[in-house]
Amino acid sequence: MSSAHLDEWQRRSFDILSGTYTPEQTADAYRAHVLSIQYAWANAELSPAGAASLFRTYTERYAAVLDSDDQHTGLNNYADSALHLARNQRNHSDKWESSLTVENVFSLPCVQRMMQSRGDHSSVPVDPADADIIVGGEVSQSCGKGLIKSSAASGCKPEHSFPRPVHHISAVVERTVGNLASGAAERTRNKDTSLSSTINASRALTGVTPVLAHNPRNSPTKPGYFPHSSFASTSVSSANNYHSVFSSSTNPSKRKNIYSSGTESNRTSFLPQGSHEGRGSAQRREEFPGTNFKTAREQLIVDQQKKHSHQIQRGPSTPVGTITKKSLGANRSRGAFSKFVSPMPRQEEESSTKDDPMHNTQPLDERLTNFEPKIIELIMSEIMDHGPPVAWEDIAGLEFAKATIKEIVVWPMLRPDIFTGLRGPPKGILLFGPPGTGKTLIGKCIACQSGATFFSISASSLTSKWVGEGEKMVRALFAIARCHQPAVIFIDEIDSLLSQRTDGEHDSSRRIKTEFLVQLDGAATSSEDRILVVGATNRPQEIDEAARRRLAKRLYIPLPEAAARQQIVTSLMSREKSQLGSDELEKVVSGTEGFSGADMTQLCREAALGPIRSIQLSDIATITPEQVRPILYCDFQEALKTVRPSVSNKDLELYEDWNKTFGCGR
Ligand SMILES: Nc1ncnc2c1ncn2[C@@H]1O[C@H](COP(=O)(O)OP(=O)(O)OP(=O)(O)O)[C@@H](O)[C@H]1O
Ligand SMILES: [Mg+2]
Repeated sequence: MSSAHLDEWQRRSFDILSGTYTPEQTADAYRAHVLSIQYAWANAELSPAGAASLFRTYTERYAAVLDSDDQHTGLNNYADSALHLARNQRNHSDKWESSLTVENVFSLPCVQRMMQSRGDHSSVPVDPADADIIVGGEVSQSCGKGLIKSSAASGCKPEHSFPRPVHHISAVVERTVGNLASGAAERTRNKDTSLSSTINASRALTGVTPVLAHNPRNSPTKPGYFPHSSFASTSVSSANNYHSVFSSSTNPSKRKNIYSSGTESNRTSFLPQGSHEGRGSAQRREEFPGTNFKTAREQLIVDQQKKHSHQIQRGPSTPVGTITKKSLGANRSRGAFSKFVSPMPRQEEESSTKDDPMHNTQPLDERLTNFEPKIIELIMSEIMDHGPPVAWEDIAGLEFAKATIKEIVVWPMLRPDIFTGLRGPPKGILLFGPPGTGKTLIGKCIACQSGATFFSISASSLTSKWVGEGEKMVRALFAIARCHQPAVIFIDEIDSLLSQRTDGEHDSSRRIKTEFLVQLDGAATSSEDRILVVGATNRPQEIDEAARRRLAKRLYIPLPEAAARQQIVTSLMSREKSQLGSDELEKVVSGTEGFSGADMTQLCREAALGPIRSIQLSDIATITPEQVRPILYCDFQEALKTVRPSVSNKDLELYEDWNKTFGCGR
């Protein structure tokens, strides 16, 4: 090298080694090295062997800098160029448009030759080169007219020009052209044009003449039989293909690959499925053994076809020659390999649909759409009460309470137009009093007599082990009640739901309480809502003060007075065989001071067992009901020895006090 070049070389080498160069500068320096070597070699300053050695060394170094993906030392040129290539690459989602039309297909020489040789059954000229169509470009002038001329000149009508093949191929035409150029499908009704366009369409894709069809009507249908028609013997390679395809129809795994014409019942055609793509490529390779290269897409198609044929082998096979109605593919929105979606609902889907409460219980109201169907169903099915009817007369005594309840519950429900404004009923009633005095009985009576939708719920049904479920239940309850107005929500033992909120209590029960109070008298409640909450408790002192305020009418349900006790005994004895004189009855009533309604019922039950106890044990098995003696006063005397009042005087004082403080009674 000249000294100038050597100096330059040394300077660049020093700079490269110094480590101060960026990858771009290093690459430039190596490129300059390579140029210097070339220059020196051209000027015979270097021996060819030395130049070659240096050239190889520095070219490799240069390439290493270009292609290295290390961001400190390389330029990652490989990835860049790959990305660049990818950016310009067309992919499968790009719409492919064929320039093939029914008209211009006749301009192809192979079609011309085939048409000219229509009368000659010995052979059909086939030349793969003829099939070259410039895809995306314009094919020369339409030759549709030329065909007609040619046909006319030969004196053959188009319908008879290709007696059998036309029939066989028409199905292929419909499919292939339908796939290739959707607009052309309609035009391919003409059988002559169908023939031509099919051949060329297939050629355009596969490079070979399409395999022609076998007509079972004109030849034996024995599988594997190769018909000696002129069309069948198109060429050796085509014949081989034909034969192999046709023979393969004996194999159940390939039967799905056989297409049959669906346009006319008297013709049947066979063609391998997907011939225009996967199979076409395979054929091309068979014909041109040098080209073993398969694109990834071709490989995918081959794999898919293999997989597909395996699946078919296991499934039921289509009988050979079965005529099936076939879509032209125009309506197919999914790809060939997309998942099949049955138009019929599957069995499990159907059953799950049936089981799904969403499908069974359509929310009646849009206000319920926010709630889970499960919760709605729970409230609807478990909470609405349909017990035995209870009349007001069945409740002994408690006249004031009954009158007040009728005033608050029954009449406003019957005449909501009168009970408006200040006359509007309160949103809540609290029935409190000692146990067994008829609070629950009143609830049942309201359910029967008010004409309102009656929800009888227990506190436990509103609580749930799942956090948040309890509030949802309360919300859902009121939402459903709002949809079924007028409604009465009866909550027995309401103290357990609305007890005093303490610091130590569980957070979830506190939230349920809050939700209940909000629903009872909060922003969520409108004054027009005709929802009445009736709570019953024998522990009124435990009720939260906020709840107490909302249950505006607090009615004391006391122990039954003498008249009420007498009514209970009379009512119960009227259903039994009894002989109780009025003075005896009075003695019973006076002897049961402090008894609750439940205690009175218990006393009567006990007395009713007296006649049975008087029967000898030996007779108990044989005695008839009529032979059992009636209930007498002595039975009550005996019963009074065992039945005691369940409410103590001390407890009564508490109720009296609470009634005086918070009650609404006189
Ligand atoms: N006033 C009444 N008239 C008729 N029967 C009554 C009366 N009070 C109570 N009874 C009888 O007692 C039974 C129990 O009454 P109920 O269940 O209504 O009591 P309660 O007030 O709800 O008690 P608790 O506070 O313990 O729940 C009733 O089934 C009924 O037979
Ligand atoms: Mg009760």
